[in-house]
Amino acid sequence: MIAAWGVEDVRAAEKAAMADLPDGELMARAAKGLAKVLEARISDVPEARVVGLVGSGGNGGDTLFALARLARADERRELLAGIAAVLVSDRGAHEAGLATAREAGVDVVDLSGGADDALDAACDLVAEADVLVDGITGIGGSPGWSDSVAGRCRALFDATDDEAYVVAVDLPSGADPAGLVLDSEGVWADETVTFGVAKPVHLLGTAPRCGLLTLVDIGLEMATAPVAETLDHDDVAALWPVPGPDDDKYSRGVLGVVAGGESYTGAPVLAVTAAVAAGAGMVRYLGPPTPTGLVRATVPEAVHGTGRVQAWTVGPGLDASVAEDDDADEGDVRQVTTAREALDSGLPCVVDAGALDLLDGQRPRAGARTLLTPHAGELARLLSRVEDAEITREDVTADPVGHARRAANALHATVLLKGSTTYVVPPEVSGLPVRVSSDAPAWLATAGSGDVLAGLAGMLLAAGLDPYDAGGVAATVHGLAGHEANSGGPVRALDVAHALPRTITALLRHAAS
Ligand SMILES: NC(=O)C1=CN([C@@H]2O[C@H](COP(=O)(O)OP(=O)(O)OC[C@H]3O[C@@H](n4cnc5c(N)ncnc54)[C@H](OP(=O)(O)O)[C@@H]3O)[C@@H](O)[C@H]2O)[C@@H](O)CC1
Ligand SMILES: Nc1ncnc2c1ncn2[C@@H]1O[C@H](COP(=O)(O)OP(=O)(O)O)[C@@H](O)[C@H]1O
Ligand SMILES: [K+]
Repeated sequence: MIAAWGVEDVRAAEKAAMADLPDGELMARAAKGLAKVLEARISDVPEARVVGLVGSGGNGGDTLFALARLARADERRELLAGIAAVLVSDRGAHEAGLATAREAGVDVVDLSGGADDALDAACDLVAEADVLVDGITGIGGSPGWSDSVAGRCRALFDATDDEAYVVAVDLPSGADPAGLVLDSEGVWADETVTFGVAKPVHLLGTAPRCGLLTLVDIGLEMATAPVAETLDHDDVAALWPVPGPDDDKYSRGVLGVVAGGESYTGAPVLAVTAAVAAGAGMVRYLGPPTPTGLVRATVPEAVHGTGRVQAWTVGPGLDASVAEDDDADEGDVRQVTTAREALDSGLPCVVDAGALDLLDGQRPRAGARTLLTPHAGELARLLSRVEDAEITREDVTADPVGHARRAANALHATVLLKGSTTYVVPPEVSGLPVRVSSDAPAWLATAGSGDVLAGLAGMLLAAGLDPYDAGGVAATVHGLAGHEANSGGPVRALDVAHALPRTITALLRHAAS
């Protein structure tokens, strides 16, 4: 599990650690770890040139101390052709760090005061750099560039060679440390070296701009719960419902699927296939004649008609608007009634696609076992209705966690918000961290892949996982199955469903070895 703590909690932990340590020890640990990573990255580059961009705070301090270490180590090894620091802020740089860097022989270009020739010299240095160390802002930074340095920073990054390896110190400068503002100007790093613990910027929607995440231990002890986490393969394997010798198909969990209609006939096939492939004890499909015929033909393991279930997947391919259409097919109208009955059954539910349009109030608080699986457009529509406001898809994509949280709080449900990054957001009252998966291949952005996810998540609910675990596990396994179905190329949704047994087997084998 990679867990991330909020900036205030990190600052409190740093303060507590510093109280027991000599002055400057924590930063020295950070700089030592950073210098080690930099040394490793330049070890294969003959005559490497390293340039640090240095802001006025602690992040610049880390960078200056690390450059000083690198310069001193190079006196023995002579791997470097040059090592320089560019001070970007009018407020100068960390005093002790700057003195140490100068002493160690780091060249310093000071941009404070705004002289053009200094900026030109800095741009020349940056253009030649093999490794660029971004130490402008860390957790003290606000999203984007502040006005006083924006021009310089733009010029410096414009001058950067595309081949240069960009190492962000703690986080890519300009990125929102809280990971909530997604489109701010600033650095996109090849690697981010962070200290103590990960921060939300490393796991939430800002994660892609961090590149490879490397964690340096500086001895922080966290006294609070994380705000975000990403499940690793072992976590998923540990949560996966593995049958025991006393199990039978009913004890493993029966999933009811209310999906599709006369117009949308593929969604039920995909959701039912995924649930069966993921190892449901049994899947019961309810629907009108055409999709029923298709499910019968393609998934012979499924059963049909009403009967006892442990959980529901409701909504893939469901057209809720037929309820208001006098000319609608009778079977389709009945399907909406069936969906409503499933939603009102008091059983755990995955509520997807068309069934989201049927939600008109809070889910039962007792047990609160509902997992909503909207994409950004569906969440915008749902929230607009729930809050009686106009919320657009763009609003949701600009602040995905905030909007998912609002829906989770309002409806007493866990929200799995789909996209290139998938967020599983429980109601605030749970105190649980947001779960994030961002490893899925973009090839998964294809019609029907959400139906597969809905079947998979439903199977996990039926097996007894709560919506939070079912959502987190389903999102990770869905992404892995996307890779498994065709690594590096197009995938069709049905192949993702068919890849589930191999994917799950590999996860369980890996955890057992
Ligand atoms: N505390 C510790 O023990 C340890 C701390 N550690 C390290 O310290 C870092 C935190 O240091 P911090 O608090 O000094 O803040 P930091 O991130 O350097 O930036 C603040 C300065 O940046 C500026 N600035 C702000 N926004 C900006 C923007 N949008 N665009 C441009 N500039 C902007 C603003 O300066 P100004 O503009 O006012 O001159 C402000 O003063 C942390 O991430 C880690 O790397 C590690 O060594 C471990 C031990
Ligand atoms: N760029 C992307 N990278 C990775 N996964 C993505 C991306 N875009 C969408 N997805 C995933 O693809 C699935 C699409 O679901 P959805 O939009 O509901 O499709 P449908 O309703 O057609 O089945 C979701 O699981 C989502 O997380
Ligand atoms: K940085």
